[in-house]
Amino acid sequence: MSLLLDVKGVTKRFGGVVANDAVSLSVREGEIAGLIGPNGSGKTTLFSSIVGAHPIDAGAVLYEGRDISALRIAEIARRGLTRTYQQTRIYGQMPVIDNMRISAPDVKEGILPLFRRAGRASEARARDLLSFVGLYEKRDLLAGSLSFGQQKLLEFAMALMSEPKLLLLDEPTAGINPTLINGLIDRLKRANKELGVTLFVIEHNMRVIMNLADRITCLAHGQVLASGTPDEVREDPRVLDAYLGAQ
Ligand SMILES: Nc1ncnc2c1ncn2[C@@H]1O[C@H](COP(=O)(O)OP(=O)(O)OP(=O)(O)O)[C@@H](O)[C@H]1O
Repeated sequence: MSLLLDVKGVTKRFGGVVANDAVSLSVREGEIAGLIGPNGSGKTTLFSSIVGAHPIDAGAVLYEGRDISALRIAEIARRGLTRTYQQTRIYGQMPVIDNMRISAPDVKEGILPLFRRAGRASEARARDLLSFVGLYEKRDLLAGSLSFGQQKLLEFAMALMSEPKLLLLDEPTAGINPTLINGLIDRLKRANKELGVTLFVIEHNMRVIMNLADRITCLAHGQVLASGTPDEVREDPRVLDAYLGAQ
């Protein structure tokens, strides 16, 4: 498997706080990669650094072999690298289907027939993706009336509208009823296998990430503490110490 994302020695400071300290890790094309670490270890900051949400202080982010560190968030998204957030970002006062429509990538050509064809294609994609996450029957309801778990599924479907190659998910199962988590894990795995989306997932729930990820990196105090298969990381005494020390 070739490298899709190659993070090389990325450092990000906020004033005196070194949120990411020379972090190096990679994500291979086609895999589900995991990112774990105690609260404040720098996981969300790293996602922001990767997608161009803020400038980094040192290092480089390579995507498809090209340095994207100096690119802006929209430019990076156009290349197929996007993220979701810890807090769901749906429009609660809009119907579910409209949330999907506004998530379609812009059609820049401006030529009317092309525009119409793209519009029909994205309408079909919106419906297919709602079926994929099990929300098609709810398409005309206000998004704000969905349960929290359903809102997370909607947000995931919205992220898939732009046909990302690499999707960064920030705690996709946070706040979801444990009985619904298995359904979400199943959707993430299917998106990876059937839609061919490479996933990089921040997750606090150890059961989830061990079940989901092919490889896991653990951060602590802004640095890479350990990386490997779920079994290797689970049994690494440094990882156990980092979590116990953070209690
Ligand atoms: N915009 C910011 N301004 C100042 N400090 C920040 C900012 N964003 C993050 N930090 C600090 O950087 C460090 C890493 O934070 P970050 O949110 O990346 O950690 P995390 O591993 O994602 O935590 P959590 O698991 O709680 O979401 C923390 O010390 C945090 O307080």
